[in-house]
Amino acid sequence: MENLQRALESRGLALASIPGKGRGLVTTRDFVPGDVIIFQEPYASAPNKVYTSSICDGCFTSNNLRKCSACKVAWYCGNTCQRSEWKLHQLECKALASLRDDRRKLLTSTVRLMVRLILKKQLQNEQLSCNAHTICDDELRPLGTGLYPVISMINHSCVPNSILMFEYRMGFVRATEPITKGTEILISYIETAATTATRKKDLKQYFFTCTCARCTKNLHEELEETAILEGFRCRDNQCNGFLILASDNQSFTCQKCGIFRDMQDIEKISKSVAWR
Ligand SMILES: C[S@@+](CC[C@H](N)C(=O)[O-])C[C@H]1O[C@@H](n2cnc3c(N)ncnc32)[C@H](O)[C@@H]1O
Repeated sequence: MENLQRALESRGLALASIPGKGRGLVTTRDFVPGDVIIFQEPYASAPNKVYTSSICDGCFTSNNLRKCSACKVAWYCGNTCQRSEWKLHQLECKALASLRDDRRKLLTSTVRLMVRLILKKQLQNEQLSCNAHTICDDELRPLGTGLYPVISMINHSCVPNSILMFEYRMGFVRATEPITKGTEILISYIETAATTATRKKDLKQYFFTCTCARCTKNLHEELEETAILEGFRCRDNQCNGFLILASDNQSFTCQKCGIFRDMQDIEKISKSVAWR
């Protein structure tokens, strides 16, 4: 823990207890947009395509891959990655090689990640608790899953001040706005371009209620955001226009057929969207 505090300190960060959220990371200096706040290799990771892999186990690139001839599950782009992964892979390799072909084909990324985590903990005799992150490429296509112990201490907000990105397996947290000293680092665990109802649904898997500025908006502000993000469909007489907030700020008007909808109508539409 002391080592972690020192490492965080050198990056202008500190671990803090955040009311209602448990631990969190706060800044001990200012950051500007684009600054890398923290970067980390995963403690353990597994590519998405386990059996018919097109990703190197070591660096997550997809060039010049060769399969491990013993287990036929792990793929490597060259000797460097194969060597760097060998200490861990030699343990899982035996287990994977002993699997029947049909069983091996059923292996998922999550199962492999769990096996690797247990083996790594045995190797290093370490205590570890952290959440898994989906590793994505530049176009947000999921490549695999990884465990990033320090990045895992960052709490969620639907109005985040930072973003988690990946370069192959390396996770980077970058500031997306000016962050002053003493501010909590916040990333979004979910797609932020979604309505409050959708975000709440997406956050259920994390077992907490977000109390950020967007999640605590009043009904009127929430409906306005929903209309902008998902655009309530007019559907009046088969009109396929969208209902947009009218200038009186009280009702919505269809941008195509011009029909007015009052707040009660909109509330009904909003509820039917949320229940779908
Ligand atoms: C990746 S961990 C973040 C670090 C965590 N706070 C800790 O103490 O280890 C995710 C967990 O933190 C808590 N958390 C994250 N963001 C939160 C928020 N905005 N409000 C309340 N709890 C939050 C939830 O318990 C969530 O399951």
